[in-house]
Parts: sequence; C-alpha cells; structure tokens
Amino acid sequence: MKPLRQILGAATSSKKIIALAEGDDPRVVEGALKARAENAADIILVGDHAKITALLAEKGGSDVDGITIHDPVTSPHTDRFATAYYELRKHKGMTPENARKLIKNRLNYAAMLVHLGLADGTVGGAVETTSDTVRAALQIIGKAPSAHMVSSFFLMIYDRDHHAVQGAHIFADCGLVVDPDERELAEIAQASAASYHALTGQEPRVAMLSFSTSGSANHPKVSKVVEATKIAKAASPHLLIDGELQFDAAYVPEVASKKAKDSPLKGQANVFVFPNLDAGNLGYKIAQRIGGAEAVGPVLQGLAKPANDLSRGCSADDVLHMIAVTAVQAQHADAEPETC
Ligand SMILES: CC(C)(COP(=O)(O)OP(=O)(O)OC[C@H]1O[C@@H](n2cnc3c(N)ncnc32)[C@H](O)[C@@H]1OP(=O)(O)O)[C@@H](O)C(=O)NCCC(=O)NCCS
Ligand SMILES: CC(=O)OP(=O)(O)O
Repeated sequence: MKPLRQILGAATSSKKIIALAEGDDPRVVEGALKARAENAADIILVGDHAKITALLAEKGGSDVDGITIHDPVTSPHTDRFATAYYELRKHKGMTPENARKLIKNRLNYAAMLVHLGLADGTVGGAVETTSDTVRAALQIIGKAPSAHMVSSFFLMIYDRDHHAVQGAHIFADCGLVVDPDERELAEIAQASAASYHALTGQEPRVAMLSFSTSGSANHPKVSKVVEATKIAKAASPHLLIDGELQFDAAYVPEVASKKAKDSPLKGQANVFVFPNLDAGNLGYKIAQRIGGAEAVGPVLQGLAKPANDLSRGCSADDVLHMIAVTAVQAQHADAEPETC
C-alpha cells in the first residue's frame, strides 16, 4: 500500500482532534474538509470566525460534522488560556497583560488547545514562518520529558514512474536545528529512526550524510559527522546506522559497492540525516521540486505532544497529509510517550 494511504488509514483507527492554527486560509479549510471526508481526524479551525464561515460555505462545507471553529479573539477559553500561558512563561518575564494579548495569536492559541488537552495535536505554518510556528510549540507544549531536544524531519514520498526507489524515506533535520553539534546530530538520528519506524512500521536504516564517504575527505565538518555516528551507535547499539556517507553512497547500491564497500547500509538507507540545516532544507526542496518527491513536513519530534509545521508553499493535500501524520503521532504519544 502507498505510504500516505497507509498513514491516512492509520489515522482513522482512533479519531483524534487536530487544531489547525491558520483556519482562515483557503488551503487549510480545503485540507480540513478533505480530512473529514477521509475520516482522518476531527478538526478545530482556529482563526477569524467570519472568514472561516465564508470559506466553508464557498467550499460546500458549512454543515460538516466534526469541524468546529475557535476564534481566539472571541473564544470563551481565551481568559483561561491567558492564565495558563502566564503561568508557563512568567519565569521568562511574561506579564498577565502580555499573556492576554499574546494568547490571541493563533499559533499560541492552537498550541494551548493541545497543552490543555482540548486537542490532540496542532498544525501551523501554511502562512506563518517555521520560526514562529516552532517557537509557539516549544514555549507552550514543550519538550517531552524523555527527549533531549526537539528536531524535525520530512517524510519524503516517491511514487512517480521515474523514482527508482518507491516508498517513503525520512530527511532530517530540514526545518529546525540550524547547526547541530555532534551530540545533537546523534540525537536527531536516533529520533528520526524512531519516527520512521512509528510512521512506516519498517526498520530504519540511517545514513549520516557528509561531503565525504568513509574518510575520503579530512575536515572538521566530516569529523563532526563521524563523531555523531559513534555517539548514536553507542546509545542505540541495535540501530542500523552508518556514516560518514555522501548521498550517492547512501542511496545507490552500485555506488555504495565502490565507495563504501563495508557499509552495512549497502546503499539502501531510508533515513537520511543531513549535517546542518543549510544542507537539509536545500536538499529536501531540491528532491521535492526537481525530483518530484512529495514532502510532508517539517514534522516535529521530541515534543510533549504533537505540533507540526508546513511549508508556506503547501497545498490543500499537504495539509491533509500533515493532519494524518499528526493524528498518528498522537496515537503513538498515547501508547509510548517517548516516540515521535
Ligand atoms: C526553532 C527556533 C525558532 C528556536 O529558536 P530560539 O531562538 O531558540 O527560540 P526561543 O529562544 O524563543 O526558544 C524558545 C524556547 O525553546 C527552547 N528551544 C529552542 N530550540 C530548541 C530545541 N531544538 N529543542 C528544545 N528546545 C529548544 C529554547 O531554549 C527556549 O526555551 P525557554 O524560552 O523556555 O528558555 C530556531 O531554531 C529557528 O529559527 N530555527 C530555524 C527555523 C527555520 O527558519 N527553518 C527553515 C524553514 S523550515
Ligand atoms: C520548511 C520550510 O522550508 O518552510 P518555508 O518554505 O515556509 O520556509
């Protein structure tokens, strides 16, 4: 079965409530209606009530079951949310007045819905930047107690005729951690491997990417990747991981047999960990826009509860897919809080 169909199917198995922070964007409303048609989740559209009502009417979704609207400016929850926000951030200088003002920001409001258990996950970023979307999640939902840090990944889907490898891979970190040190890179690798297993059910095969393969270049940037690989291996002895590897040596078996003869991945990695955000963000966009891969993300990992970002270039289908991924993460968070 195609990976996104599988994830959409998994999302329907226990219906979660997903809050969409930019509920008054046409792509988000369309994505919400698609999610309801697929029974992937119940939806809270956060935003300007009048605009959302008009968009729903325009798209023939005025009376759809399982969609509710929360306008942070008029919501009966806003006072309670402001108090909770003040309590969470007072150690950082937050005042009650500022909390009342800032909770009306749609990203903060949606994150608070999740923090207080009124929603199981949230999705933003169709309009707002990644920095703002992720900051709201970090400050209000926070890191999972078992995680050392929050990072992100893209689920890359290959289902076009020209894709030699069909299926789903993970690219990480393409959205959040700008310049990870070796410990952070090792953590990104381990978290991404767990996320890959949670979303696809398959065994992760992790490649730690570099401009060097098995010592072909000597540079501090290469040493960082080698060290990160050692740290991840020591922390997760059963994890199939190798590095440092160039992308071709991680992805093409014939190239691996020449450049990385001893690599246990044999050119068949399915989790690709980039050395920094320059490489990761550029890499996923090139695979998406030139390579024709579908890119679902950035999906955040290491949060106490699911909150995810979208690219501002997203489509309604991207919104649908991210709703499904978020719902599946919420199921895993119920089952085993340390994954995804
Ligand atoms: C995500 C990002 C906004 C965090 O930046 P920041 O300047 O550390 O943000 P803040 O200082 O407001 O951090 C908020 C909180 O989260 C914490 N935090 C930041 N990054 C974190 C991480 N990776 N894991 C866990 N916690 C983190 C901070 O320590 C801070 O905690 P505190 O306020 O309780 O002390 C920043 O890493 C970023 O801009 N990344 C790039 C995003 C981007 O543009 N991507 C490209 C497009 S996808
Ligand atoms: C993930 C990402 O690059 O987001 P945006 O395109 O919104 O900057």
